Amino acid sequence: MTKIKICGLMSKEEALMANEARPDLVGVVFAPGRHQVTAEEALVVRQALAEQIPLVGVFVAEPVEMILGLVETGTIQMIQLHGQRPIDEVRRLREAGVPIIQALVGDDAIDQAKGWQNQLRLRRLKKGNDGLTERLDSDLNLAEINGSSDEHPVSDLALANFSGRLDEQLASNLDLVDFLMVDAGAGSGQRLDWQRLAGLTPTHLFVAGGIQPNNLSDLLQLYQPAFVDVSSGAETKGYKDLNKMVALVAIAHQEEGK
Ligand SMILES: O=C(O)c1ccccc1NCC(=O)[C@H](O)[C@H](O)COP(=O)(O)O
Repeated sequence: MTKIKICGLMSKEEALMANEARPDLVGVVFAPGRHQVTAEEALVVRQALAEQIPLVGVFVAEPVEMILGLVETGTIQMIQLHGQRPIDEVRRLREAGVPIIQALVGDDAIDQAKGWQNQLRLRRLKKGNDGLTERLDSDLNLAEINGSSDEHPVSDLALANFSGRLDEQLASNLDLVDFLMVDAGAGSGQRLDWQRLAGLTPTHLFVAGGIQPNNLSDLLQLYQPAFVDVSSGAETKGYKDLNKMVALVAIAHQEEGK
């Protein structure tokens, strides 16, 4: 079963739809754009939402203090970061004690995610697990690396090759987060090239961008991530649509025809 996050909720009415459709997570966006909500509007969503559905706050460049405030008031139960932040900020967010998703956005997103997963594997081969990466590293299958095994020493050259196009600061930030998201855009309905997901370890991974009720089955036939994330594909004329939400949840949870 793939879990599903429905993102970009903006009102009590949309929260009540989510209560009927039962996604695993719901998101509210604090970054500028057509889904942007204020802290007050997000609290209305939280108060209307079923207690067992965590609310994810989506941020681009908003101040850490604002994010921590939203955690402290119980408005959000998870943090989703778009864009790169200084590592000190990510460390401060970790101290809030809620799970963090880092989104990798654009054509490079899948390459960056693969680069980081390979870096983790190779670091493990070279040094053994360090505490920071253990949570995610434990899910990576070393046998997936061509020709690598614990018995073979790994060179720096191999590390560089396998890491692909991965920014050093971003790699350090990724060591601190709980989940990765690969996304084509930002609530814009653009799609990644799903064929390229093959080879990416699906645990702790969200796939987002352009997912709709009429293409989610195609994605899941190709690749089964731990989570999918949908915003505009759950909407009609810019507002969340209960029928689309229900259909998406059923497909993700493989409940079609039940
Ligand atoms: O949704 C937004 O308006 C948004 C703005 C700024 C940063 C991120 C944003 N959304 C992030 C999400 O998690 C969306 O659900 C994701 O991009 C998928 O959107 P869609 O392609 O519309 O399904």
